[in-house]
Amino acid sequence: MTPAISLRGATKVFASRRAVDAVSFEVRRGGATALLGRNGAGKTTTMRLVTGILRPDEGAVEVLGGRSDSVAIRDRVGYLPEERGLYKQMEVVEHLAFLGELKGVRPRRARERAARLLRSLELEHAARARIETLSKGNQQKVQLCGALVHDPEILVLDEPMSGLDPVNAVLVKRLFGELRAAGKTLLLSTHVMPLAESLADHVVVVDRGRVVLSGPVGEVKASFAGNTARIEFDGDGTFLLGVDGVVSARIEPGVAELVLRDAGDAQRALSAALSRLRVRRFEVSSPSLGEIFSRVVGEGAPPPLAHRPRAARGAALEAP
Ligand SMILES: Nc1ncnc2c1ncn2[C@@H]1O[C@H](COP(=O)(O)OP(=O)(O)OP(=O)(O)O)[C@@H](O)[C@H]1O
Repeated sequence: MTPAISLRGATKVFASRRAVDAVSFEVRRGGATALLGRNGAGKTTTMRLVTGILRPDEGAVEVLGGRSDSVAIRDRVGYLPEERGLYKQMEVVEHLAFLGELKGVRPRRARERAARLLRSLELEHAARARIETLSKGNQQKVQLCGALVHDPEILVLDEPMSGLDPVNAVLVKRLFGELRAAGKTLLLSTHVMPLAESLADHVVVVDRGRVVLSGPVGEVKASFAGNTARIEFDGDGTFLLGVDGVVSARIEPGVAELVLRDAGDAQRALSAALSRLRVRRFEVSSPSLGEIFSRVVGEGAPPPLAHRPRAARGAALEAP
């Protein structure tokens, strides 16, 4: 079956800046991929290529096997942009019904869907409110309803949690879980790493327009496993930072988290700890997606061109 989304060498240049530079990845139908990257890394531009708002200068972008800018394909995609695109004078339900009708949904059906979505995000009380009177977070929820009102197969969500309080974030996350269970395909960008970790099955990390890491979430994590050791101890553990093979460490009273050069350094770290501390617990663990993100694109990470390929099972740290 053709993938839901396919980018092959997709490149977008603004003036002389390669905002998206030879990006390739696929999202299978029913899959959920988190597109991660620092500010300005190229996530929004990638999503605009996927939604057909932009055409690539080089390479190919296909959605459901067709051109991403064809009307027939665009009607099957729901896009939540990062910036607001609401008709602020309109009533919430009128606005949503209008968006649904633009995508070919019959008026009555569009209203029913709008009402159901508003209910699922606990916004039914605002159905008759003018959009401009809503708070920022509630406008974000209306915008999300607008992306879903035509019941698209593919959802492209740019920073969907932006402006949401923790209660609303839970509601939205629940809705995404329901959409996944219903077989929808998700491509989302987010800086909320726990969301990416819990919702996505694949991850694509971009840096300065290029893919620097991609693969199934479990395999990406496994490829970094063994590189993190957590030690609980009695004594002064500050010396652990100086142990050969320890790249960086977060050391607090009684607990240290060490980032190791490679898995083989865990034994040396344990021996060093045992020689000077009373070790209560030692654990070699998988880092979280957030820790992996920091290591791959954080301060001190090598620039994309300096990366060497380091594939571990399905996960690939990309080389140029
Ligand atoms: N229309 C445009 N004209 C010129 N430069 C642009 C345009 N759109 C994006 N860029 C540039 O392309 C680069 C990638 O921008 P993009 O918005 O895709 O990043 P992002 O990863 O979505 O960032 P953020 O997390 O801050 O939203 C940035 O340097 C940005 O300034």
